[in-house]
Formats: sequence, structure tokens, C-alpha cells
Amino acid sequence: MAVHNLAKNFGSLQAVRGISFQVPAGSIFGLLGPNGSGKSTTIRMLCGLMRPSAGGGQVLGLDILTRAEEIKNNIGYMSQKFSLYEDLTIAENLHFFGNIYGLTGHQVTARCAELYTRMKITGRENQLVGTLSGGWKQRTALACAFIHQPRLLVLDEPTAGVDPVSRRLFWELLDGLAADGITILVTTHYMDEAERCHLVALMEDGNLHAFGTPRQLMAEAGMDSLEDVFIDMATGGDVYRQESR
Ligand SMILES: Nc1ncnc2c1ncn2[C@@H]1O[C@H](COP(=O)(O)OP(=O)(O)OP(=O)(O)O)[C@@H](O)[C@H]1O
Repeated sequence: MAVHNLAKNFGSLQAVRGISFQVPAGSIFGLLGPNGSGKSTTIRMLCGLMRPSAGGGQVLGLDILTRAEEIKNNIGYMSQKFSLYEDLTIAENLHFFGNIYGLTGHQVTARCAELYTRMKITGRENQLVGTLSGGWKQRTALACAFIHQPRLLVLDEPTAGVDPVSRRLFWELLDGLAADGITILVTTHYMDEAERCHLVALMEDGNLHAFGTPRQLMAEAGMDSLEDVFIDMATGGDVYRQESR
């Protein structure tokens, strides 16, 4: 994906102020930034859900201004709340999302068999989602987002509230998907996860504060962790000023 001078204004508020970057297919791309920095607005424009005020870009090789519908059909979206039906089983949730994406019953059944193994949700296919732990729900939500074989996965804080073992397993699944050429756009507030991204964009007040590999960002800032780079940006180099706000 690539964007050029992408901008969005809400009245006089400049939510995204003309950002440009390029992300190769098959990358795990982390979009980081404090609350209100413009991440969701950027994602909405990339997914073809919101028209930019200025600038443009391509996602999956499609122009975000003119091919928004095709882009939407090739995206799998997973929200922080997982958006699963708790009173349906894993299998029923997968069938529900498969039907929404227009797959036939046979197609969904074939996809389910593949996804149970791939997403490590084998053995509890017929268990109600409401009775599953956070990690199982998270992997089920990933399977649902991936049921129609999208080429781009958009994951909005996908590991919030999930234990460390499940988080690690989840990131291993993402590594596998990226290795198969799926592009993954992820937002997270966990800097250990940000360091697992191939590319990271740090947003601040609608601007792109930094963009590159985690190593590049740390080297440029002369810091040994992405957390330090992030905190330095978010506090303008003065952590105590931010804390006392
Ligand atoms: N539809 C809208 N109308 C008016 N203002 C909006 C709208 N959507 C977002 N904003 C404003 O644009 C700015 C950027 O918001 P955005 O949701 O993109 O930030 P964010 O980085 O995703 O934040 P968070 O981490 O809290 O989700 C904020 O000041 C927000 O209040």
C-alpha cells in the first residue's frame, strides 16, 4: 500500500495532515500513536470507508479514491471487541461471517476445516464463543476476519485484554499469514508487539512523526527500545510534563 499527502479535515480540525508512506505486500505494518493522533481516520481512508480531504493512495494496488468497493471486499477487519456472537459456537460464527461475505455452504465448510488448524482453534468448534477464554475468542475473531481470504487484514488493537501466552501465539499466526503474502495493518499500544512489526508508523497530532523498521526508528532516535521512542514522541521529550497533565 502507498499513500501520498493523505489528509482529512473535520471542519477546522486537521485529523490527518498530509502523510505519505509505502508498505510492501506481505508486511506487518504497525500504526502507533497516542489517542486522537489520527490512526483510525487513516485506517478508514485506507479501507475505502472515508474519502480523504486531500491526497490519495493505493491499497492492494487499487486506488482508494476510485476503487473503494473492491478494496472493501478484499479486507478482513478485526476489532478490539472481536465482534463475535457469544451465543453461537465457533463453527456457527465462522458460517455466519462466511455467509456475509457471500461464500456458499460448501465453501465455508472447506474454509472452516482449514481455519480450525491454521488459527489453532481445533477441538472446540462446537463450543459457545461466550464460554471461551480471551485467547480463543481472539483466534476465532481472526479466523472470521480471514474467512473470505482477504489480502489485507486490518487489526484494531487485536490483543487488548489477552494473556501473554495467547498474545505470543497470536503473533505467530500473524507471522505465518504475512509469510503467505497477506498484508497486515495493526494498531497496538503494546510496544513489544510494535517491535514485531516489519514496518512501523508513529503518528502524532495527524502527522507522521516517524516511519520505518523498528530498528531504524530506534537507531534514528538513539534509543534501545521502541517504547522509549514512543514516550519521547508522546511527551515531546519531557515525560514529567505529560504525566502532570
Ligand atoms: N467523524 C469525526 N468527526 C469529527 N472529528 C473526528 C471524527 N473522527 C475523528 N475525529 C477527530 O479526529 C482526531 C483523530 O481521531 P482518530 O480517531 O483518527 O484518532 P486515533 O489515533 O485513532 O485515536 P484512538 O487511539 O483514540 O482511536 C481526534 O481529534 C478525533 O476527535
